Amino acid sequence: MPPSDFKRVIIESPYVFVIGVAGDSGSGKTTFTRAIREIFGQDLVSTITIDDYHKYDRRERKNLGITPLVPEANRFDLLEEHLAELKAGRPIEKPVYNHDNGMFDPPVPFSPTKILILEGLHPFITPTLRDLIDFKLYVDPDPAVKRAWKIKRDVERRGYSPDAVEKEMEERKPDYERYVAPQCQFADAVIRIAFSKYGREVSEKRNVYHVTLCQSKLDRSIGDVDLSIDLFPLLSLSERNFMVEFTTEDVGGKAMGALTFDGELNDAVARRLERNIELQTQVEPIDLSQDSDYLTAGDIAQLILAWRIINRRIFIESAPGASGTEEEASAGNNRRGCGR
Ligand SMILES: Nc1ncnc2c1ncn2[C@@H]1O[C@H](COP(=O)(O)OP(=O)(O)OP(=O)(O)O)[C@@H](O)[C@H]1O
Ligand SMILES: O=C(CO)[C@H](O)[C@H](O)COP(=O)(O)O
Repeated sequence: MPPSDFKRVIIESPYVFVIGVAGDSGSGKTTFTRAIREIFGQDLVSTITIDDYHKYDRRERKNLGITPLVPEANRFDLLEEHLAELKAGRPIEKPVYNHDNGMFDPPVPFSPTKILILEGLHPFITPTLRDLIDFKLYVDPDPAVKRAWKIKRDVERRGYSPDAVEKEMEERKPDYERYVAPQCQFADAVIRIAFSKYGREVSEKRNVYHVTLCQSKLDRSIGDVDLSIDLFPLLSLSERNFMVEFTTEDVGGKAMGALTFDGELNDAVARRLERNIELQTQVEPIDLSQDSDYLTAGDIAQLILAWRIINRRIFIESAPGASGTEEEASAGNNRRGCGR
């Protein structure tokens, strides 16, 4: 399949490709799948948040003394059923959890798109869900970063006091560690985010973070499709501080290849990277740097991740029936937890 046919192939194929994104509330799940949504556009991509599958409303949870992170507080059987229907191309009546009032709205009709993002606290919690998901991403910010993001968002946008946010985070921590973090052992890619090595101020003022993209082994050969990125010209043209590092990281007892970025690349370099994706996928031009003259380490990680996800989608098309990797097949359930 020549790369130029790629978008047409996705449109014409009946295959519903599911991307699962796991992580705590406010961990950056929506942010880190932005490139995928931008690259393929709203017609091809839709998102389901697993929050809609809570079993109890906010008051009921309070009365029961449980957090939404406890598996029993969620309807995973219904989620499995719905995901199987969507993957088969059939519409569902999706429940709706309303974060404004902590109650359920009436269910809404939801039709599958060719790329479906399933994001939330527990996308990889059951073997059935894991089987239905084609690409698994775990977003894992450093606790200090998570705390800063969550306080900023919940205070500015949701009207909570900083103390109330801190208290809730403390209360959720044991359940996060017990039920959410261990899912990172199943991920194809884990994104770790820390404050920039160029100073916390750079993170807070310019959204520049130290971002590590840990990835499992690439799928087997996908023939004539070349989705490689040449980092050398990107780095040699950089004007601000920018670093890239290749290492391996221990993720739940498994060694994963790790690509770390920190700092910023100027817009001209960013354009080349984005243009490269456009040329190879023939999809709408994307502009991740938006109004800024610089592309941050996080933006680059999003693009590389998008590349990797596209690679998996192409692999499935070129080897029908092979939605998992050899590595996944051999992954046991006994790896230790890895999210922080
Ligand atoms: N890469 C990033 N750079 C800067 N800020 C970020 C980044 N990712 C997330 N944030 C901050 O954290 C907040 C939450 O991010 P996001 O909405 O992506 O998380 P989420 O995991 O989807 O949250 P939820 O599940 O609660 O909706 C954002 O509003 C933003 O302020
Ligand atoms: O973890 C969460 C999101 O992933 C939320 O805490 C959960 O969905 C409950 O929402 P709310 O606090 O609005 O009742």
